[in-house]
Amino acid sequence: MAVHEIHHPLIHHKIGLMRERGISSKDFRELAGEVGNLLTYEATRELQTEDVETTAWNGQKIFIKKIKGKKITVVPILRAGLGMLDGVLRLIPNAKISVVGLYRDEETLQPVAYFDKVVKDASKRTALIVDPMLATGGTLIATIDLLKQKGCKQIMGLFLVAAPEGLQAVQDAHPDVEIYTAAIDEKLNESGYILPGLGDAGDKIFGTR
Ligand SMILES: O=P(O)(O)OC[C@H]1O[C@H](OP(=O)(O)OP(=O)(O)O)[C@H](O)[C@@H]1O
Ligand SMILES: O=c1cc[nH]c(=O)[nH]1
Ligand SMILES: [Mg+2]
Repeated sequence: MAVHEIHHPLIHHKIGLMRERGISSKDFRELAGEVGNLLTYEATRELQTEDVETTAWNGQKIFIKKIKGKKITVVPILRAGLGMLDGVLRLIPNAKISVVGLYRDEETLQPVAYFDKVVKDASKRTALIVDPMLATGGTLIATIDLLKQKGCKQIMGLFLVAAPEGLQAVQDAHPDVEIYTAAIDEKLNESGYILPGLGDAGDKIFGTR
């Protein structure tokens, strides 16, 4: 598994704002979408293009570059992943969306799956998982297990903040998956929250804290 921690002044600035105590749901949600957008730009850097002939404005025949190869299905993990979805789709508006629902049991920290609706042609698409937080890694591992059962062969994940413990767990379980994150933080606390982290991203995005 390759882990890409994306260093960019805009990402550092926006993640910094998201860490501030007392941030409003509106601001947190907007920033989650914006960083999701910037991570998408980085994660799609390796997409292949092909030269396609077309007619230019003046009638001249020219070659333009078009994205080729496998199409994408974006996979937001409910709930918090929805906060990044708009930003991701702004760059890849034709992507199909496969929604999965998992929450982390507060006592055991184990993921509990409660919903999935994955596109039928998942085996022909690159899956781009989006979730703000990668903490113990349990939710991501369960999501990747599910996507592989549905036939996905190429899987990437976008996260605002990841913990080293979770990255290691995902690497051990699924070494073939590419992870893009805006920040790798220090550690998990005893309740499984990332430090310094963002707090509970889902509650902040939905205003349920
Ligand atoms: O790496 P893990 O230890 O599994 O934790 C990460 C998961 O926890 C959060 O979701 P949460 O369970 O809070 O659900 P929510 O999005 O509905 O708030 C987060 O959005 C991830 O999905
Ligand atoms: O720090 C964390 C860990 C899991 N889920 C969150 O929303 N935040
Ligand atoms: Mg939550």
